[in-house]
Amino acid sequence: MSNPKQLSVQALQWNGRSLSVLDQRLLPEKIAYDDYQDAAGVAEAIASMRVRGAPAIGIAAAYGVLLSAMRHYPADNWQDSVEKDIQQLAASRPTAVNLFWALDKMRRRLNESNADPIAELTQLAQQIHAEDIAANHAMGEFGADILGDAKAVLTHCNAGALATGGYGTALGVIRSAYKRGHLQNVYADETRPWLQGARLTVWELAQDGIPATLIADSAAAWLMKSGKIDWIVVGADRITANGDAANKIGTYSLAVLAKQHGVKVMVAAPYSTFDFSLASGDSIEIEERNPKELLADCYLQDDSLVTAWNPVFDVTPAELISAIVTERGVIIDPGKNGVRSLQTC
Ligand SMILES: CSC[C@@H](O)[C@@H](O)C(=O)COP(=O)(O)O
Repeated sequence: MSNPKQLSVQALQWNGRSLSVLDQRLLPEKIAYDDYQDAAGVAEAIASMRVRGAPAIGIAAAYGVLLSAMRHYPADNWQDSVEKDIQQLAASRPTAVNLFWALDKMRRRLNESNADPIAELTQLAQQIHAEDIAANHAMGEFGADILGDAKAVLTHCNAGALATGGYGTALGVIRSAYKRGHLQNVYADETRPWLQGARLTVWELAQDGIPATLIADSAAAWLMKSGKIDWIVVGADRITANGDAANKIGTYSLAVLAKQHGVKVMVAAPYSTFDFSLASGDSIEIEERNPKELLADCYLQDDSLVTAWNPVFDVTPAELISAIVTERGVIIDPGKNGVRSLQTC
């Protein structure tokens, strides 16, 4: 086994006065960072998916609020200007609750701060960032315990260092399991239409010296039928009070297929991905992106008879999930046991 090295490319870097965002649209061909000095820029980076992945967009939004405060403080009514920027950040993408969780935390700190708001907001944004990395390492160990001596897994989308503060949720579990020496192969779905698997996940794994095998999304059923994988390991964008989990479009089909083939499904996500205010996944807003992401250019004119429907997330019901792994512990069979045991005020 080669010695895994820490991924040196980071999705987000705070520079003291600006946020550097790795443009994930250009990977794996090009590693390029854009520098943002205001919240509007960060909101655009999230909406355009330069930065993507639920925890990473939460962290980016936290720095966006900080940049807003740095810009407006101490002008008159500076909090109102920051609140407008918070609204703009909140409108960037709807499905991942980590975005709203981070904005709420920053807003609360802003409203409570008195002596030095910039210092306090800097401390909180950096804490959100650092705690996400620590959570991923904890999840990695819990998840690897559950995988045991599994030899091969399938993952979907990119739930890695690129989608988080670092180390990754699903890929954190995979990294930790690989270090233990049992896991030999990681299958990655292409993840159409944006190709997070083909462009990001296999690249990220290879950077770490972990063998990866790319498959077309439509090959997943046959992979399971062939008995080549023991587990599917994915991340999540929002987990509701009954344990339903929204994740990248295609996750639900994998979970249905997994049931048919006796493959287990693990969802790895930090506590910031839980939304206890929603009873079930039926209430999650599913982002629909521009049909341009699917359609050939010749179908883009207004009078085209060909259109496209482009939902980019789906919801996997709790009863199709074998285990939810968080930094606070693991829930086996969330469909039976629920996830309320994790809830704190
Ligand atoms: C740790 S990332 C978990 C999820 O955010 C990830 O699986 C996913 O669906 C990302 O979607 P994306 O549209 O690329 O932001």
